Amino acid sequence: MLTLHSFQKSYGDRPILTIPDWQLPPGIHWLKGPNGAGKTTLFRSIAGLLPHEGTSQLNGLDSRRDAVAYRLRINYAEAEPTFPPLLTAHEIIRWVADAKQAPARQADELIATFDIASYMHTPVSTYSSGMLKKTSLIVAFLGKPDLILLDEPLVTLDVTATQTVARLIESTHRQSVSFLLSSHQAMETAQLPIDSVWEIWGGRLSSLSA
Ligand SMILES: Nc1ncnc2c1ncn2[C@@H]1O[C@H](COP(=O)(O)OP(=O)(O)OP(=O)(O)O)[C@@H](O)[C@H]1O
Repeated sequence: MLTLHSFQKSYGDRPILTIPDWQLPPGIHWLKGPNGAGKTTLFRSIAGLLPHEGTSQLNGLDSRRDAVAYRLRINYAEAEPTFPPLLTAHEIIRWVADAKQAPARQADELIATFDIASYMHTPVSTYSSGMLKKTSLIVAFLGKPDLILLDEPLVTLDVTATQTVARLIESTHRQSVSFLLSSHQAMETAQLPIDSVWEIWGGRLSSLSA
């Protein structure tokens, strides 16, 4: 479903990642790698937010040739989300729901799932890191994506919210949505069924699955 071909990413003249060919099948996948390995760089490249060499295709849609359709099918939550400080979570969620052509009531259901109603009308500049994280996770589930990229989704979340994310990933996956997650924490914490494990090391991507 996600296919990278002749992928290369450098910052200036410093090469970060080289991936000759990669096919990521449908499922829930875990991307590992030490600090600075290139996980965020890969996520941002796949999400269409960073220029790179080579191609990225999602179910036949090319990130450059079919840029709008591709971006409607791929969602991304950053490890350390930032938003315009004066906007409220409610404004951000409504805006993204509209841009992502989200089904009616989807935003309201996610707001209830993450229990953010009590503060969603105050500016995000007043939020704790966990409140920001919940807002970014809600945004990442909006629309009708085929693939959701979650960079460190469990960081700063309390035990209840960690379980909420895990159950939401499972139920969303049952609706044929795939996930690529990075986490320095063991995924066992969230008791998530993982289909494959990948590692970035020395600028290369390799499978750690059997
Ligand atoms: N905008 C940038 N300009 C130059 N170098 C960058 C930039 N962003 C990241 N890098 C470098 O690219 C490498 C990969 O960074 P990246 O953030 O992708 O790693 P990561 O695997 O997500 O790390 P972590 O686990 O610490 O979040 C690092 O050496 C980093 O210094």
